[in-house]
Amino acid sequence: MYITMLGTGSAFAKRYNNNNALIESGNYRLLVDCGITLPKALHDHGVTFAEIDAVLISHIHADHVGGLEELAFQMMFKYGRKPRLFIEESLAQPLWEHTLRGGLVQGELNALDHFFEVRPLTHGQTYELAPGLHVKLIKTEHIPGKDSYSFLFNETFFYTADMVFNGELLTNLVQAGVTTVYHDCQLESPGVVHACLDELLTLPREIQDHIYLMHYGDALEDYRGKTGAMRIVEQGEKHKL
Ligand SMILES: Nc1ccn([C@@H]2O[C@@H]3COP(=O)(O)O[C@H]3[C@H]2O)c(=O)n1
Ligand SMILES: [Zn+2]
Ligand SMILES: [Zn+2]
Repeated sequence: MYITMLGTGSAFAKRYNNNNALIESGNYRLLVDCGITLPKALHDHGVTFAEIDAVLISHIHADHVGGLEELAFQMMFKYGRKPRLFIEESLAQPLWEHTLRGGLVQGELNALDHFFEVRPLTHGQTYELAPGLHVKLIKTEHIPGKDSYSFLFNETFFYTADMVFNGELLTNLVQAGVTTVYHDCQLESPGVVHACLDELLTLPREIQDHIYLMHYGDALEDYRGKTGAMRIVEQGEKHKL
């Protein structure tokens, strides 16, 4: 599988797009999150919504779901079909009621599955999204009372939803065979709702070796060379996993 971060920025970043990814496995294309900036970022990448097989959602913040209204409208009115939506079952109703309903509802089109081919997922279970592409959702802490799900792909690649620092989870995942971790990182301390760089730097080197930082702010250039053994994911670069 290959991953390209269409954006690597924090919610407030202006130099970087929202932290959303394009995963490719054979001919299958999966969007991981679909934030406010995603429609333009995908366009700039030379891919249309019609060429996306499915979108997978981590949690309900605009930098992760704010582009879903355009996705739904483009698919309905431009391409005449529903996009496939993988989402943890606990998030489906809140996504509709609290985020999408206001913009999408019209007459009898008044439910999430009128616009999306919804595939509810249960966290902790492994699903085959396409041949050779499996995912397990892991519930991780972000904001109290707000469900958020990180992704374990093919048992070897861990992609964090926005999450607070959890060194024990990272250590356990690496010990269980995870080779690559893409981790959201707030450059400035304290972290509060994200892992911050200072917290991630407390990890032993053998864990840091596996970590690539994403979801960073506009001050990134000031932090180059200060991320220990952790590398930085560059927006737009395609990596084989
Ligand atoms: N309790 C909160 C809630 C939100 N925030 C900021 O708002 C952003 C929403 O998108 P995010 O990527 O989760 O990052 C959040 C914080 O920057 C925050 O700093 N504290
Ligand atoms: Zn975010
Ligand atoms: Zn968030």
